[in-house]
Amino acid sequence: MQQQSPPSKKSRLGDGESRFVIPANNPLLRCADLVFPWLNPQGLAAVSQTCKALSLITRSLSLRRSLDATRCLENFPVPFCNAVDSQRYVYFIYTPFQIPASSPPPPQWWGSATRESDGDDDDSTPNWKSENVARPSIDSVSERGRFGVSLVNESGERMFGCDCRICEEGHCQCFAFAGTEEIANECGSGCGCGSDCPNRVTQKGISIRLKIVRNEKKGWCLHADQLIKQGQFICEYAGELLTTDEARRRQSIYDKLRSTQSSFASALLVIREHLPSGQACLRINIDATRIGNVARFINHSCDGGNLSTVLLRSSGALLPRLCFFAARDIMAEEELCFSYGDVRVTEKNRDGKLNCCCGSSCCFGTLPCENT
Ligand SMILES: C[S@@+](CC[C@H](N)C(=O)[O-])C[C@H]1O[C@@H](n2cnc3c(N)ncnc32)[C@H](O)[C@@H]1O
Repeated sequence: MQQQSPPSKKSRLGDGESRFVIPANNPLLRCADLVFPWLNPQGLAAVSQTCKALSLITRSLSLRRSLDATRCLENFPVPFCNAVDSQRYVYFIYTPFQIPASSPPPPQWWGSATRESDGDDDDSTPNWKSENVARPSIDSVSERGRFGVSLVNESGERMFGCDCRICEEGHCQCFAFAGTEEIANECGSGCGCGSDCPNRVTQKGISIRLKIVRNEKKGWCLHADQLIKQGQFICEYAGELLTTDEARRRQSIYDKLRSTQSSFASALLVIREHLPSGQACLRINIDATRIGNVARFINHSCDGGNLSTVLLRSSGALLPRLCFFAARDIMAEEELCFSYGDVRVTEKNRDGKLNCCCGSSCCFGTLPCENT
């Protein structure tokens, strides 16, 4: 596991560039600042060729993008830190929760230079809560319940969820023991309790400081940027929910892309929930490659890493969510990893498999493979 510290901003960008502020009296630049945040990196590269002023805006916008992968959609910004090469950020559409598959991905605003005056003199650090350009407003609790149902019986009583005033273990039925640490329940859209319910830990967004660090061998990696205590919630694996046919179709496209572009990394996760008999009963395909959250940067470790995964059901939700918790105390700067699975390659099917660089003493040499 390699750790790197973020490059100094001044070493990557001139001081003037990081402090670039759109002059209020220049309509062209104002207009650019409204339009450019909707562009992808190819679009930005094209407009940056047109003139010096626009080139300066696009570079400033790239810097701002690199300061927060979450596009202001989480409680804290999650910066990209790269001391390895010139790539500043990864372009993907951010969603804090799982969403239905979308084709093509929706456009999303990211990285304007326009700011409200907030009395903060340090222009190199955007105040992500106060940027005054329209952006998706997300009430994480209600949005996370969007696949929820609230069923009532003939007498109008709830069939799922609770009606507690304060949800407490031993009283609230949503704390019901699932029989395994890998499966758990929370209150949700089917419950009468509100968004401040203490039994909705994973529905309040990311509440710890994280950063995305570039590594020569593994590409981008999610790191802790503070001490994380054992058992603390880190994030869920958010992305597009796919049918199995669509997951197979995309996986074959990703395999082809990987064979032609060595830097391409896909983030398609298949979760199988098993019956006690061991037979698969529910399969969930989440693709965070084009639309996802910071979990798409979590790499594999053959020793299981420092994260535990929990399949978490919120009362009333149709599908469970895969949530990551700290398996032990995790120090600031440590990389966050988990095991992608146990299916191993043999000498016969080794072709095309990725080399594992997890660095653990029990490293198998290749990444686990998924038979989609
Ligand atoms: C979910 S993504 C993780 C983020 C990825 N590193 C990136 O740059 O976007 C999965 C991909 O990361 C890379 N990866 C993950 N774990 C790795 C490991 N232990 N060794 C080498 N590459 C790894 C592989 O390319 C894999 O397909």
